[in-house]
Amino acid sequence: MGITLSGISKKFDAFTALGNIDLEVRPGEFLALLGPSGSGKTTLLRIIAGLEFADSGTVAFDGQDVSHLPVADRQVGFVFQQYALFKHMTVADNVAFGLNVKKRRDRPSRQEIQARVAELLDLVQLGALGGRYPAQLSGGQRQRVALARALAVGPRILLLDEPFGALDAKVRKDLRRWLRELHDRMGLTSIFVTHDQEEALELADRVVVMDHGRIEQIAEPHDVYAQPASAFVYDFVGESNRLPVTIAGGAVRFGDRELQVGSDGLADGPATLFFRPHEAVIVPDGPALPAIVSLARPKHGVTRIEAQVDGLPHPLEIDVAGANPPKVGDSIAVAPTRSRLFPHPMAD
Ligand SMILES: Nc1ncnc2c1ncn2[C@@H]1O[C@H](COP(=O)(O)OP(=O)(O)OP(=O)(O)O)[C@@H](O)[C@H]1O
Repeated sequence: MGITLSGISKKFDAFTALGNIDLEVRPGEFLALLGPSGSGKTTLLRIIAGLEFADSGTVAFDGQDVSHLPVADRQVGFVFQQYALFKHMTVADNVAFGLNVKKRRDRPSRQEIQARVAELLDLVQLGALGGRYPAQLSGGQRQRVALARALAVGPRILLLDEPFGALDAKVRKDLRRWLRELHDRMGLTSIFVTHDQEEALELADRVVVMDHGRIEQIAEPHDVYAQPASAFVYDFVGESNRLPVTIAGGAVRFGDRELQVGSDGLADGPATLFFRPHEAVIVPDGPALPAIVSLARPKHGVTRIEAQVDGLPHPLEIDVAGANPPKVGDSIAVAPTRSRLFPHPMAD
């Protein structure tokens, strides 16, 4: 089922939580909403679920406007962090909940509900634990029960808000791989909220990067990293160094140093130069940034150094290959080998 959001805006008093969001989610897609805290991810998910209503704009499922339908009539499954399991109910009763509360005419028989619950518990690999209470489960098991509960009503859209937030790294990794398989197998259209970029990049077909209630970029994981649409996206996704520079007559300067980087066709004026830690080399001198090494440590087969540049509040982070990396206290010169310029200077 496809989801179309058109012109969605939402204010809380005078605060704009979402400003004019347009988004097309393709049928069968696994989409990540990625952004810093407060960027509007949860609010957008709640509007799609019908737990919140937009001030303006429309939500459509397969072309049908559902903007005014309440949550119960939207046939979406959701796993929100705050929707914890019911403590006083067994795992099986938790999973059956959505079916048990249906109006009598829509409610399956007791036997049908039992069979469906057993099937769902098998699906989330908790077949033997139906009789337990939530307190008797691990965090990862609880999240799987929450998923089974969300899937019980047979949704075609699954919405997940930081579903793995509270879990340790190993469980998180296993669970997200498993979730991706489940999504594919069940033919769902899923949207999940995360502020963990690794999770978004690993799991999603496309990533929606949000900031301040706006969409900064919608792209496939690789492109969000390799072709960031804005300074914000460059900075937010992956590691980066940034440098306030001035462009004058096509030359890019940091202070009075001219750098050997292209001006990306930008007009004269202040700009911010970005480069990744692996996109720079140490050179003897020339059009480069003079710096003092303040830290050197091994990282994934290279040496990550931190280099202090006069006039920069943060050290540059550079990955250096080879057997003789610079040492703390060395004077070096750093030359970016690949970089991106964005026109607006960013505040630190
Ligand atoms: N019911 C509400 N009343 C007032 N302000 C709200 C309400 N819900 C959300 N907000 C505000 O709207 C903004 C967006 O919140 P939202 O929860 O959508 O962000 P988020 O990107 O999901 O953040 P997080 O990653 O921290 O969960 C925040 O500044 C939040 O304080």
